Amino acid sequence: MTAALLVKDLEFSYPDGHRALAGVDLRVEPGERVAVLGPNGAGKTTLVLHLNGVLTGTRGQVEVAGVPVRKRTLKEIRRRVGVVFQDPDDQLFMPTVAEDVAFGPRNFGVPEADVPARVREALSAVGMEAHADRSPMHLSGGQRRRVALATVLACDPDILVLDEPSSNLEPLARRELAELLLGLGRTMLMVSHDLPYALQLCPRSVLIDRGVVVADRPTRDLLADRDLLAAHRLELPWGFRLD
Ligand SMILES: Nc1ncnc2c1ncn2[C@@H]1O[C@H](COP(=O)(O)OP(=O)(O)OP(=O)(O)O)[C@@H](O)[C@H]1O
Repeated sequence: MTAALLVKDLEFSYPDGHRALAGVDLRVEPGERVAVLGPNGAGKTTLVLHLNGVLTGTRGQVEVAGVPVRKRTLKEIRRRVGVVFQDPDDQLFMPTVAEDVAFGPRNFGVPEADVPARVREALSAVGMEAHADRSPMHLSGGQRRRVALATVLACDPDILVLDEPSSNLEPLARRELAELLLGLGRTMLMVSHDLPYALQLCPRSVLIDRGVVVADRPTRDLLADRDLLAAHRLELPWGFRLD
């Protein structure tokens, strides 16, 4: 079977020479939900930015459903892979919430007559339909995060990549987001520092540190390995028990 996502020996250095990825290998099957864990500065966001071609490796390869990420395939790749960035402000730039959510579907050629329904559905999925006509700049951090997710959901991607989706959300919104994501039934890759959230959402986790994958296991097994977590500066919340 063709992998939903295939990352082969991916290396990347930033222009200042800092090597953020030092040979990452990762294969994600269609329908899998995988958490990407790791300490600050491990390379998680840098990896995410390669999955839809925002960055391109200095070595190695990324394939989405068998299609290599290249300049000429970018439109196809971005239709298939929806990335919700860590900072919602990177994603929101139109005068109103509705226009921001409509931007992606229009860009991917969804017929104009179908765009309003797409916008409504995506905003209602994240509980933001009442804010459609507001300026994204006037929303709270958590609300902006939800709208950023709606901009991606509206494009109906096969693969959803989320960078810290639960940060800044109130507990109820976190739970609603988890239910929404589970209900989508999509292939999902989620970067998170929130280990219980990763456990709830992703049966499999990869642990990245210093630009390489150091563990790739069922999330429960990985979180049960306290030595491994400690060696990579990860810690379950105080009092949290794996049952
Ligand atoms: N634009 C940049 N220029 C130079 N170095 C960068 C740049 N962006 C990130 N880095 C460096 O690359 C490394 C990986 O950063 P990255 O943002 O991918 O880490 P991360 O695992 O997502 O961290 P966090 O959990 O803190 O978000 C870090 O050492 C970081 O300092």
